[in-house]
Amino acid sequence: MTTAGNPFLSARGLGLDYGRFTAVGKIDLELGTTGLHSLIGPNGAGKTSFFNIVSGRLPASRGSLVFEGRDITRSGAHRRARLGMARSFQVTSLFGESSVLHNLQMAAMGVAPSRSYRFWSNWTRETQRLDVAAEVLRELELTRHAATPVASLAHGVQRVVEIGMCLAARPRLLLLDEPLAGLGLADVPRIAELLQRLKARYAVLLVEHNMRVVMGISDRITVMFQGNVIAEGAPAAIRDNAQVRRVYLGSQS
Ligand SMILES: Nc1ncnc2c1ncn2[C@@H]1O[C@H](COP(=O)(O)OP(=O)(O)OP(=O)(O)O)[C@@H](O)[C@H]1O
Repeated sequence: MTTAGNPFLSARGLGLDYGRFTAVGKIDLELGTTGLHSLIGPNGAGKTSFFNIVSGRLPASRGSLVFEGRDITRSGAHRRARLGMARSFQVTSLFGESSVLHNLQMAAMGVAPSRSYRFWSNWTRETQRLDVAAEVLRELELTRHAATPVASLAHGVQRVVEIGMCLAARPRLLLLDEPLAGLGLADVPRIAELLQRLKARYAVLLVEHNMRVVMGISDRITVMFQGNVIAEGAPAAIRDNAQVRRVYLGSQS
């Protein structure tokens, strides 16, 4: 997961204002081609706002974002998705009455390369859609749920399908916004173990409040507070950082 010389994703001075309020100051952050980088910080620190400018949901107010050597600072969310960035879906964006396989096929529709000859284009797209969905089923060990309507799955399995919807777009960078939120205690280890596996194949940027899991699975952690980075490092260094401790203790009082 080296970033030496040529980072996979590089944010430089990236920031966001809502009117006159600065939600994200100037953030520098680099990701390698694999590995899990977590973004943590107390409520209101600016994590979701930062995610929104990385995914292209909101335009940055300042700074630059480079993905695989391409400046995407001004690119919209669709272009970023085509280039290989995927943001996690919420369960509400799944078709609840449709099967897991059908949902994954829908998500895979965006991956076919454009072809000059329409007939072959359609044929290729259909075939690829089926192949990719089947691959994702295997990758996430969802094959036995393939025909099950999403709405009737247990909550923890629905969360796996949400992550599968990201993977069906065949991205290389996953932006996962609180994938453990709302899960029962019994489901947390399953998703944590899945994230642990995914980071070997993808670059993962994670926003998550579950500190035990973040400390256990992250390669690096960036800590935000009031729109700025106050620490970045390996989990052990972050755990021992006095300023980070102060910020978290302060936010609980
Ligand atoms: N659309 C908006 N307009 C104005 N201010 C906003 C808007 N969205 C967020 N904010 C403010 O920007 C700051 C950062 O919010 P953001 O949601 O990015 O923080 P966060 O770290 O993701 O918080 P949480 O952990 O609670 O989700 C907060 O002060 C928030 O109130």
